Amino acid sequence: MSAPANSIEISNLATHYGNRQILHNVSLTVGKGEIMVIMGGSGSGKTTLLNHLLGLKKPSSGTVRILGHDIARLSPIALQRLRTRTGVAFQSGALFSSMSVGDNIALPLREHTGLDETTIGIMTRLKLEVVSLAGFEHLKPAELSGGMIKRAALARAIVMDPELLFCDEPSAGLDPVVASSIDDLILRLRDAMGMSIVVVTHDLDSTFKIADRICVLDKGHVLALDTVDAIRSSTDPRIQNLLNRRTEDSEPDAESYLRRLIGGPAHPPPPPSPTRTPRP
Ligand SMILES: Nc1ncnc2c1ncn2[C@@H]1O[C@H](COP(=O)(O)OP(=O)(O)OP(=O)(O)O)[C@@H](O)[C@H]1O
Repeated sequence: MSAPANSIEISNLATHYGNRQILHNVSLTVGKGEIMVIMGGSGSGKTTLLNHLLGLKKPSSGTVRILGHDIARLSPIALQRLRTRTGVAFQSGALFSSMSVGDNIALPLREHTGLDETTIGIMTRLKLEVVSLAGFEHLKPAELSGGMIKRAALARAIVMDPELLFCDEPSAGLDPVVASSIDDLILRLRDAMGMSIVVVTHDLDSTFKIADRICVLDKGHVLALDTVDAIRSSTDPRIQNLLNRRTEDSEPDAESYLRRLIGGPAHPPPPPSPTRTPRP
């Protein structure tokens, strides 16, 4: 069978939680070596879409093809095999706290390959070098900074040299300088290893820096699927709202924040108008 042209092909995906439809007619491709960023407001369906890509949720209708395979049709063993060709860096890092950083990173190699310990050690240290954590393999996750945890999670996600990498909020909770270094790392991984990468993020700076294309979700619909330049210059007010949210977020209104804390209304009631007569 010839290799598929795209790493991901989603076609008319619909999904529900109970009776509630969450994703509507989502279609999307991710090409080989492409970085696709999925963004959207809270509750727009980003995590649900990621769960489909990871084979954790079955479509109500439509198909999700990963590296040429319709994942809803794969047997558990075939799905497991496919997962060894993909890597996931979870938002929290999802490192095992009782294991050293080195053992966390080596885990997929120990679970899915028959490699000897010397080779596993070499491969683990190589990936630690890639993410600039060489020499930290003996530390426990609790001894790492937030940025180091994200790097360790990325090292574990790429230790099997995946063709496809998923990153869930890779820069969440990091200061801008550290977040930017994670962006650089993601770009380096794509350039050095040629992998396709899907990033779910709220971070606009990061999105504009790393994305080849952006998929904007809005209430479970694909609102836009385009290049960074096209999204930035979009005149769609819903996209502009999303892009301008950063300004609103970074300039909190002290008065309404205080009102929220004391349980008052979000906005003060309008002053009584002298010209308006109350209705009977
Ligand atoms: N396990 C679940 N059961 C029922 N409803 C769910 C479940 N998970 C998510 N939802 C609903 O699906 C919708 C989309 O949620 P999802 O977590 O995919 O959004 P999101 O874009 O990732 O949001 P956020 O950015 O806040 O994480 C939301 O309305 C949410 O309430």
